[in-house]
Amino acid sequence: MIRIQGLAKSFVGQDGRTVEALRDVDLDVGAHEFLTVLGPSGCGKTTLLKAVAGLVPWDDGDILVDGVPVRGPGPDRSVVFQNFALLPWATVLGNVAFGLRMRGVGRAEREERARALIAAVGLAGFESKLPGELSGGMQQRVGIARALAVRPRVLLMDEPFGAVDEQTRRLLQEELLAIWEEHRPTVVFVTHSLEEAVLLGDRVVLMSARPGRIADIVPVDLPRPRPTDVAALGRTGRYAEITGYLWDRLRAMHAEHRPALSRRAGAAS
Ligand SMILES: Nc1ncnc2c1ncn2[C@@H]1O[C@H](COP(=O)(O)OP(=O)(O)OP(=O)(O)O)[C@@H](O)[C@H]1O
Repeated sequence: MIRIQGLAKSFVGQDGRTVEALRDVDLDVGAHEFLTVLGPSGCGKTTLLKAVAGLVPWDDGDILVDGVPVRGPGPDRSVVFQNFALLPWATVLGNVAFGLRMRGVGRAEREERARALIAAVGLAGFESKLPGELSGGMQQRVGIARALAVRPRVLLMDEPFGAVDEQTRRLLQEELLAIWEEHRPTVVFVTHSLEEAVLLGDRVVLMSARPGRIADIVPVDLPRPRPTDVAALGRTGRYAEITGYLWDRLRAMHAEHRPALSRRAGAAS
C-alpha cells in the first residue's frame, strides 16, 4: 500500500547548519494496516509523515502509494495534526464538509456525509458551533471527522491526541478504533506515548534518534477488534510484555545517545 524506500531528508536551519532529519528509511505499510510510530523527540517522525502526505519535499528515495509515486498532497491521503488546524470561521459542519466541497460533492450529499461522521465522533448537536466554542478534545474530533469525510485510503495522524487530557485521550482512542474497524483506512499514527502505540497499532515502528532511521518494527499480536475499553487491554499480560520490550529498546537507544549529548554539553561549557 505505502512503500518508502531509501528516504533521506535534511533541513538547513536559520543558522545555516544542516540537520539530517531522515536517513535511509525503508518502510512498507500494508493495506488496512494501523501502523504506529514511536521515537525520541526530533527523530523525524513528523517529517516522515509530512513526506508521505506530500507536504514536504525530500532529498533522496521514493514514496509510493499503491505503486504511484507521491508528488504532492492527494485525495487518497488525509492528515490529522496535533493542533487541530480547523478553519476558525467555519462551523463544525462546514469544517467537516470542507474537503467534500473542494472536491465538488453536492451540498445535500456532503452535509449528509458530514452529519453522519459528526455523529460518529460523538458531536451530534454541535454542527453549527464554531471551533472556538469547543474544547480541545471536541476540536480534535472535528479534525478526525474532517479527515475521514473524503474517505481517504490513507489516514496520516501526527500526535492527534497529544494536546488533550488523559480521559479525553482514552475516549478518542476508543472512537478512532471503532471508526477504523468500520472503514479500515491504512493508518500511520505518530505518537510520543508508548502505551498508545501498543493499544492502537498492528505494528509499532521504533525510530532512532537523529538522523531518524527505523530501529525496530514490533508486531502487536493483541486481538482485533481491540476491546472498546482500551484501559482493559492495558491490564493484560501480553500488553505488558510488548510495552516492556519497547521500553527496554527505547531506554537502550537513549543510553546510546546520552554520551554524545553529554560530550556536546561539555564542549559548550
Ligand atoms: N522546517 C524545518 N526547518 C529546519 N529544521 C527542521 C524543519 N522541520 C524539522 N526540522 C528538524 O528536523 C528534525 C526532525 O524534526 P521532526 O519534527 O520531524 O521530528 P519529530 O520526531 O516529529 O519530533 P517531535 O517528536 O519532537 O515532534 C528536527 O531536528 C527538527 O529541528
